[in-house]
Amino acid sequence: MRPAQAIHNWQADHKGDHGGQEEKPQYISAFKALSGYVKPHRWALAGVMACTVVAILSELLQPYLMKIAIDDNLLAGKNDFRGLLLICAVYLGLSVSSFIFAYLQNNLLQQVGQSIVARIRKQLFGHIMKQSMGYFDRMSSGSLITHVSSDTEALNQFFSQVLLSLFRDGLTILFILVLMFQLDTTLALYCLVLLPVIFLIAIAFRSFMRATYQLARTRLSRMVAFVAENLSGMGLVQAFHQQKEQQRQFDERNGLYFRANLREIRTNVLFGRTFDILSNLAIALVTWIGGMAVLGKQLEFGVLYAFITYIRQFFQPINTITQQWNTLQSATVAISRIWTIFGTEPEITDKTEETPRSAERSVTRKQMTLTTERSQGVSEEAHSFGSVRGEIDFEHISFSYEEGIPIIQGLDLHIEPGEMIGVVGTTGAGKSSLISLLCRFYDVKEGSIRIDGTDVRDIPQATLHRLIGLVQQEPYLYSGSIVDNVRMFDDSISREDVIRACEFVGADGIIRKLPDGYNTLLSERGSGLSAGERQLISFARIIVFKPKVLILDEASANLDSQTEQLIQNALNVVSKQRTTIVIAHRLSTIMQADRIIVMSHGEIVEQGSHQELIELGGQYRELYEHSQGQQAG
Ligand SMILES: Nc1ncnc2c1ncn2[C@@H]1O[C@H](COP(=O)(O)OP(=O)(O)OP(=O)(O)O)[C@@H](O)[C@H]1O
Repeated sequence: MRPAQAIHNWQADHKGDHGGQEEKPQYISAFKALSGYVKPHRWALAGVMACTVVAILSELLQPYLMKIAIDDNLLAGKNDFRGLLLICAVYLGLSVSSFIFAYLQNNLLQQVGQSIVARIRKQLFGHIMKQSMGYFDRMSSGSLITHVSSDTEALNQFFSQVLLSLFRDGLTILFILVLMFQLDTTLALYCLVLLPVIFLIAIAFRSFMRATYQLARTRLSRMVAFVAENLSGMGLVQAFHQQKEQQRQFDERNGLYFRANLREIRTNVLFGRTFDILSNLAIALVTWIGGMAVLGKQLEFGVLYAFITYIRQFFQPINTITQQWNTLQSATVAISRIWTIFGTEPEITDKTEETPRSAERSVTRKQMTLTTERSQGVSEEAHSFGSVRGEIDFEHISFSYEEGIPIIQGLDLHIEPGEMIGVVGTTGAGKSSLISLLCRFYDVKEGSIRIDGTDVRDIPQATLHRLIGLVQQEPYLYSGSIVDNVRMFDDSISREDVIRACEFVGADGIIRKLPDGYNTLLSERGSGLSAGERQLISFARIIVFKPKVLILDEASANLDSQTEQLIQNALNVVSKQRTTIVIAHRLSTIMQADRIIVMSHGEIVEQGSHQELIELGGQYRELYEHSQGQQAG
């Protein structure tokens, strides 16, 4: 079964039962889903089985060998030194063989397990990356981190612990039983009497352990989610001096996790010791019954010796297998969580099943001639969308994030190719939402958005996102050098191109002042750079990638006048021959725009040039006078 097929089967088994029930293990479905991944490794697993059998037999034959040495040699009164030496040599050989095959079995199984988990982790990350923005609104990053890290780790434990234990300990129990019956049926039957007791104790502990284990996992994931939340909102925490309060809340969660862990450990120790007592009880029983038989000459001493050794070895695997129950359970829950993610299809999809390359070709055929070759220089025509003009139409669009809470209602806006539009409005007016719709992070509920007459829903997302260049309010910078951040790790763009682009937007001076210049390593939040400087780097990205439409969500943070001027200059050069939409927080940025749109409650309430809007004396004039007042203040 191919993984895709496995996912499909799993989904079929789970129709409609994802929501709210994910903590309940679905063993059969989980293993069906996993079987698709295991199948390609079947030969390696057969090798694991073979190694396991040899390793176990090598270990279990050792007491049997001792029995032979005692009964057939030492107690038989033979002075067969050669025979004794041979037994010792075979004993040693068995120990070495047990070591080698246990090592091989372990390594082989780990290799299979790790490669399956690595593959699932890769697919999981890929699947998460494909999701639409609405998905990330619903899912906290903390829980997604848990899925990619802890849940895949639980899967890893399934292979490295559960599967190993099932193979090794299951077979050990089986072989010991066979050897016991082979040695002495009566004594073996006495031992079997203990089996129901072992079984009952295991069941009782299992449910108790499950509760403590789940409690510890839940408290751990709460703690992880709390840390993730704090890291992403660290700026806010520090700005509001929330460190103490956050520390208190963390301590609380940490304490709860600590106590749950202790409880889990106590339960495990209690369970392990109970098994020890049972094992000793069994040994006492066998010594009593077997000892009587030896004294009555009905049983050989060597058999009794081997029996006692086997009883010791018998309890250990039972203990281990029962301990694996929790890991099995958490792995099953993890599989079901992972497959719930696999089962979530992105809300925003391309209309065709075409690959981005062939899709590009078809869009080219329809309306847009895409010139995809990349040139070495920063010439405007190279790897740009040749004949795309950049005309944008919002046609009577309506949109809401949540049902019943309209954000944009019946909005119409026509933007000419190459026009520069400034968008202003009160906070929450829907400016960013409008841009998100143009980038198709979300789909409109009604109406349509067209670029050169083509509905954005008909343009493959890969093409659309290359057509539109977005400079966000808080541009995201990756962990990597400045060069890599400008060319987005695309090695086909040369370092010289990057430098020229940075010079073009006026970022060069700032970058050269950094300790390692263009090689300066940035962290994910671009620490060391101001919001304005990060925006300048994003502008350089625009120059390098040459989109036909530029969207700038202006940094709302107060920039120093020098950076503000640099951004203004960069905008002037980057917006040339490009349709440009600027969401402005400082009116000075857009005073020169061809047209200014004023938004309020998801509607366009005014539009015109700066001068026209001032003369109109409406909301824009109010905003303008307010901003002038602020500047004067
Ligand atoms: N992901 C989201 N899920 C739910 N509601 C959202 C989401 N993003 C924005 N909103 C809501 O949509 C409305 C419009 O938000 P939007 O960010 O588009 O406004 P804006 O004009 O860009 O505001 P600002 O200038 O403050 O950035 C607001 O009421 C906001 O709370």
